[in-house]
Amino acid sequence: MPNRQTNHSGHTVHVDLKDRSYPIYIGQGLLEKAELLHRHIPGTQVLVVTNETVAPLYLERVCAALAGFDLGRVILPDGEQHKTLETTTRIYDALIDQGFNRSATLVGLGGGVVGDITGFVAATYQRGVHFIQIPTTLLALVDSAVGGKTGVNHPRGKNMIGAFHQPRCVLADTATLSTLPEREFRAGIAEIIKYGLIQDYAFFQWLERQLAQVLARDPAALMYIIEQSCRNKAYVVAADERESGQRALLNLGHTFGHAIETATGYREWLHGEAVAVGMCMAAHLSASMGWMTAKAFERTEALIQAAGLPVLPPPLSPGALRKLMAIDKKATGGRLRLVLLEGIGSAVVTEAFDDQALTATLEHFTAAAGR
Ligand SMILES: NC(=O)c1ccc[n+]([C@@H]2O[C@H](COP(=O)([O-])OP(=O)(O)OC[C@H]3O[C@@H](n4cnc5c(N)ncnc54)[C@H](O)[C@@H]3O)[C@@H](O)[C@H]2O)c1
Ligand SMILES: O=C(O)C(=O)C[C@@H](O)[C@H](O)[C@H](O)COP(=O)(O)O
Ligand SMILES: [Zn+2]
Repeated sequence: MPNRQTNHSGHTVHVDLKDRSYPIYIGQGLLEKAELLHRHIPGTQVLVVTNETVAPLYLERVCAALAGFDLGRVILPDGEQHKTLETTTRIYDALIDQGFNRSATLVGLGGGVVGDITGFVAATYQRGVHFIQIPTTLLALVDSAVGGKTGVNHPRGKNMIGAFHQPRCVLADTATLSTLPEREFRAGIAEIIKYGLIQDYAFFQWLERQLAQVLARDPAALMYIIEQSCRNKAYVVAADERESGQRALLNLGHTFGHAIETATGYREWLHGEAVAVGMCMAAHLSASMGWMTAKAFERTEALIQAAGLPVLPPPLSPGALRKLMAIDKKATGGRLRLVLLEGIGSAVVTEAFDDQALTATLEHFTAAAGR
């Protein structure tokens, strides 16, 4: 796992990608630490992108830290349904209107939606400009701000349009979590549990023991889960930046989850909620084929439920879910590839699952959800 260093009031986790390596600064009150940002901005032009919910909370603080730069700002509408190509045009328009060139830096200030959109524009504006992530949701702090996956949704599939484009740094200010609504906070816990399930059994056990502290947003517990999650993600990304293999493990629950998000029009279900159900389905399928024990499935479902996350899908038919799952980006040669579990802390990316067992899992969950 990457080294940890302390060079400000918090901790730093490094994403090791040779000439594109970058730090994730984690700590309380980092939005005010202008020097952390300045050292990662090579030119004079900076465009901060955020949304209408985050802007009144944190935009002025970030702009104050960027005083002295040729500064622009774009405020997007809030919501997953706006993670579209249409929304990106607002940012391209602002960049062109303000005469921003290839030395510009885009700063994404917000949750995963703002981060994914801003990163995609940074990857494509004039074939690529600099990019900094300032995550403000738990999910973004532990997952989406790290690793360089950027993109937008298509009505027929999640993240169907995108690019890999790494940020120059991630400024993870844990103080931003003080304003995060409870439902959004819990959605972030889904991606945290994911790290335990795919490769970090000790972390999973810690979460089982300390969940109450996490839900109470105890500062030490928050610092621990964010750092441990970033270390887990940085480790996988450093080994396989462009998902030619191992990185797909980070997709546990996502083939099911993305199908739920698409089926519900990117409106009713939060990404973390859909992934939570998807991980239950992946664990159920794994247990039904004897790849892991029934007890391990029960522990998985119990932790997800204890985190206040859903364990059943919305009322959809098994056939509808299966059809939407087929568009998944991991599929090759028309055959679905899934991330499945061989136990808690051990995942595989495989197409060698039993199709009838998958059908039975989809039928089990959709029937339990009331269809
Ligand atoms: N690129 C990746 O590797 C990656 C990883 C995981 C998820 N994602 C993507 O991330 C998105 C989900 O991200 P998310 O869960 O952060 O959702 P989000 O970006 O929609 O943010 C959730 C809500 O919280 C609000 N918000 C943000 N920060 C706040 C704060 N500090 N206080 C109060 N409100 C705040 C937002 O305005 C929004 O209403 C999905 O599109 C998903 O596909 C990407
Ligand atoms: O970083 C990754 O790799 C991930 O898969 C992290 C996921 O949590 C995230 O939701 C990601 O956006 C999914 O990517 P996709 O390629 O399945 O669209
Ligand atoms: Zn995800």
